[in-house]
Amino acid sequence: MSAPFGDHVSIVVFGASGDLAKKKTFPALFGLFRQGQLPASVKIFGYARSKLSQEDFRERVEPNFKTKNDKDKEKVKEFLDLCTYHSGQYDTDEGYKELLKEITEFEKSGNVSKPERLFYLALPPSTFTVVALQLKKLVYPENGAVRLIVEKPFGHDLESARKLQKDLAPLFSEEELYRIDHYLGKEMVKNLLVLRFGNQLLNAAWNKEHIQSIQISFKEAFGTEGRGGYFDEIGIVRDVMQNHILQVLTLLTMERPVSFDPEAIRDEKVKVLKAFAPLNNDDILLGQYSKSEDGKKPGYLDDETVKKDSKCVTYAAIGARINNERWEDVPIVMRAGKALDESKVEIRIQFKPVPRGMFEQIQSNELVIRIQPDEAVYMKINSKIPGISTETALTDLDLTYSKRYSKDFWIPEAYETLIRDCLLGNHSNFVRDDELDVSWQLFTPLLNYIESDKAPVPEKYPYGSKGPKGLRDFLGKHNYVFTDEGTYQWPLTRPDVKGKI
Ligand SMILES: NC(=O)C1=CN([C@@H]2O[C@H](COP(=O)(O)OP(=O)(O)OC[C@H]3O[C@@H](n4cnc5c(N)ncnc54)[C@H](OP(=O)(O)O)[C@@H]3O)[C@@H](O)[C@H]2O)C=CC1
Ligand SMILES: O=C1O[C@H](COP(=O)(O)O)[C@@H](O)[C@H](O)[C@H]1O
Repeated sequence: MSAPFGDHVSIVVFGASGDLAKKKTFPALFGLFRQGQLPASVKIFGYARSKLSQEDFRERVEPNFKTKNDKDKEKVKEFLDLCTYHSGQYDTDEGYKELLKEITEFEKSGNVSKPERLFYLALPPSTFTVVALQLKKLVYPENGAVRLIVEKPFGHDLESARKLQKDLAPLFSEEELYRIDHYLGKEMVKNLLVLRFGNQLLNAAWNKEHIQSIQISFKEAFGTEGRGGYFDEIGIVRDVMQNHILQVLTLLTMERPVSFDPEAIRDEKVKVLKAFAPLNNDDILLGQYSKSEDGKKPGYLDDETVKKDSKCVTYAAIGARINNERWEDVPIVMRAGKALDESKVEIRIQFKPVPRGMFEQIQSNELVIRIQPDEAVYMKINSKIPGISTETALTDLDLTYSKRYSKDFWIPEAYETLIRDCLLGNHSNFVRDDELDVSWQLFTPLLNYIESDKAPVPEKYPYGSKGPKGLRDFLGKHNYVFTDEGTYQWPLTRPDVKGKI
């Protein structure tokens, strides 16, 4: 773990005119400021080519700041006074020299002898290397400390990811680099280590002897509207699976790290990634959304920025296996889709059935970890139906955050968590170079297949539906057993629940 930054820090956001800066980076910086989590003396420099006045810039970012009361609203003004916008090119020296002048003035004002600078690249990856080069040449303090946050995508495949890594490595050390995968900053994802390793009940059952199937599911109720041009080159597998879902899966399946030390955690993540069997081209289900059934929502191909005959995958379910002692033969399904019936990200762990004999038929336990919305952990368990009935029915042990924790808890947004971690020098929730490499080794052959002529044509599913029709069978083939209808009522169980002794 690197030493935390002190109380006089310069933060520079490159690509400050862009979408991410507006929707996530500046709102996260504001959120940290509001909560008193930024260094006592901080200045935030926005940098991009667009010629924006200070006023234009502020009007751009401010609407996304979250405020609950008048006190927070006052904080907005205080925060914006810490921010300045600078227009400059990415590939020439002039803008960087001006930026350095401003940074140096700020540091002088605080009598800083060892400058601490955080650079955030909220930029398209095509610009990462040139900006990193210029930063190293012109704004890198020889006698201070630097942290560089880079955004996904880290490459398009194994080759390009390695090239990017090769270009960045001579400029910024691995200790200085913070590769963001914002799923690692989500509250429930951060809770996985505690849930798994802090509860002997789960810890003891977390293996092939007890677990029948694992599923990670990412659903979005909106399509690629407005982002089709970008998405067409990417597809759902690159967009969320090779990164977000795989990150969640590694935390879910890795061995116990010796400590919370970032390298101890990341070592275990890499180990389990290396134990994954190659992804099987035949163990996939691909989809692309079409118009909604009522015709109101557009199909993927209706987007003018998308190729008319595009086979881009907007839904994928992919089977995975881990060839190690803990997980051999346990089916794992990663699934993700756009334009579905709901927005939800969750993990489902289904346990093996209990021995027969006492029970004619009884359902299996299932642990559900809902990452969003409304974080929750609930375990479906069998219990006797209350009252004179002797039948059993599925019910649950339920930890839904909104019911259990008061609203007074500040649950940071993912980007707030990650920027704070970076300021603290904590790499635990950032992607390490070798981790990235193994994840691309795993996904690149499958992506090459999906994007080749040999791949199956993605099955159409209507916008707003549950996804391709083949999904139920696909999950069934991966040992997922659907709950018998009427035997699990949620959130309230009524006496008409069907029992199953
Ligand atoms: N937007 C989002 O929600 C998310 C984005 N990301 C990642 O964050 C990064 C930034 O994303 P986002 O803000 O959406 O991107 P934008 O397309 O909005 O780009 C950000 C800024 O970069 C500059 N820029 C854009 N294209 C180029 C180019 N070809 N050459 C040089 N500069 C360019 C523009 O600023 P100017 O012209 O003023 O210099 C633009 O305002 C990307 O890597 C993206 O994948 C990750 C997760 C979510
Ligand atoms: O990285 C991305 O993630 C978002 C989903 O993030 P969430 O925090 O809103 O769940 C996804 O919409 C986008 O396509 C992808 O690029």
